[in-house]
Amino acid sequence: MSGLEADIRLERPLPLNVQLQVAPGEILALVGRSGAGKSTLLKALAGLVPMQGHVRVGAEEWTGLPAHQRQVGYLFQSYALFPHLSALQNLLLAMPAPDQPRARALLAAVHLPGLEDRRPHQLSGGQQQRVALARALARNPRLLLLDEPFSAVDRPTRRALAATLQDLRADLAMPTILVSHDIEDVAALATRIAVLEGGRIAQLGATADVIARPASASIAELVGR
Ligand SMILES: Nc1ncnc2c1ncn2[C@@H]1O[C@H](COP(=O)(O)OP(=O)(O)OP(=O)(O)O)[C@@H](O)[C@H]1O
Repeated sequence: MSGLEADIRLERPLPLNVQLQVAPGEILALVGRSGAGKSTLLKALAGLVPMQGHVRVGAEEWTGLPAHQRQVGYLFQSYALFPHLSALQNLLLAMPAPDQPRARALLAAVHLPGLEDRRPHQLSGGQQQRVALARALARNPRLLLLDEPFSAVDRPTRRALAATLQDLRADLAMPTILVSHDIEDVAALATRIAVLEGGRIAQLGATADVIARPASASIAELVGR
């Protein structure tokens, strides 16, 4: 079992009290209103925000480890690409050991062939987002955190990326948390949905169940199609 087991409690920037388990190869969707604390929860798992409780990935105890010692693939809402580096260099820098063929293969897997040498400002927003996804995967992560990974790409590209992510997920067998406001993406990718409300998980269940039987009117609004 190399899944994620986390108990996250913090007061700043907002109170959170969340217990989560994500199995290897599982994609858990984290949904909630804007400002509910979804990004903060991901940052706590990555070691970027101080917290109480614990984070374990498989047999590894991550509690108290600094961010750079956690093997996390993190796609930030803001992408956070290095502006002075090409797409390819952004990936190489994220790798434990630079591997050009693999970096090129990952850029091809997110449908960016031929754009390896462009810097972020020479790419569209959707292309930058795909570089950020490839970079998150380039770390060979033990835990994958995706904060709105498809918000800047069109629907056909979304579908292609979702398929790519499904393939890679099966290969890499890591637990993944997907933050998304798009219920179609959630329905296409996630095995379970966790709804964050008031700093706690208000509902947790199989994707189809939560969509079919939201526990409250506010959750129905969130997961309504
Ligand atoms: N660095 C910060 N300083 C002060 N307040 C912050 C900071 N980061 C987040 N917050 C506050 O914490 C709350 C949770 O923010 P967070 O980004 O985690 O929400 P979110 O659920 O990811 O929202 P969204 O869906 O809009 O991205 C918000 O009210 C936000 O204003």
